[in-house]
Amino acid sequence: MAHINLHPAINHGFKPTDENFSGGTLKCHCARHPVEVIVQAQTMHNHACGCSKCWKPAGATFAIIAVVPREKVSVIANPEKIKIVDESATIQRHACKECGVHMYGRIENKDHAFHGLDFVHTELSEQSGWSAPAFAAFVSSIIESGAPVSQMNEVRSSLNKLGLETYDCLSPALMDVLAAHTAKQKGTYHA
Ligand SMILES: N[C@@H](CCC(=O)N[C@@H](CS)C(=O)NCC(=O)O)C(=O)O
Ligand SMILES: [Zn+2]
Ligand SMILES: [Zn+2]
Repeated sequence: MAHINLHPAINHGFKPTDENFSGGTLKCHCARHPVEVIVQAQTMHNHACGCSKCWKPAGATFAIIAVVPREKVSVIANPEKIKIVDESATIQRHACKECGVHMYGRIENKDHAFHGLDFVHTELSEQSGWSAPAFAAFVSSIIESGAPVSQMNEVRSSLNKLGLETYDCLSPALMDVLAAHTAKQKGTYHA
């Protein structure tokens, strides 16, 4: 059986995080007048996402996505080409109108646990040293985009072989952050 294209940035393994790395520039796929976004910090919580909303390069089963403080993210070229994919989504994904690449995702809801963090695809940068992916999220969701159910064992074991634990929502640590945030809002939080 042909090997599953998880994502070109992880199919053949990936480099560890460079602890001295401090950011780079993301470029969309347009050959002319690409949208450029500067990220002036190392990313955090990089992971593979199987959900149907995150942008994936052609043929890839997963997106690779990380977060960075929103004040570290600025559009530096061709901002007029950016549109918000779905205004009503929690994460407002800012994409290039021409090539469709997602440049950054932003949460405007101040009550959300992840407010203040933008979502970025560091594969769009020529620099290396970005935080390495650490887990795979929303793995079962790839079925919604057409992955055969019969392939799921192979998908999960390929991710595990790369050192990535697989989850069908976010990682336990991030789910705990979300639940703790909800507990604080409800007044039931205990440290
Ligand atoms: N099964 C759904 C899951 C979608 C989903 O919940 N995605 C997560 C991970 S990116 C999320 O936080 N979405 C918020 C949003 O898209 O605004 C799908 O594949 O579309
Ligand atoms: Zn583009
Ligand atoms: Zn996603």
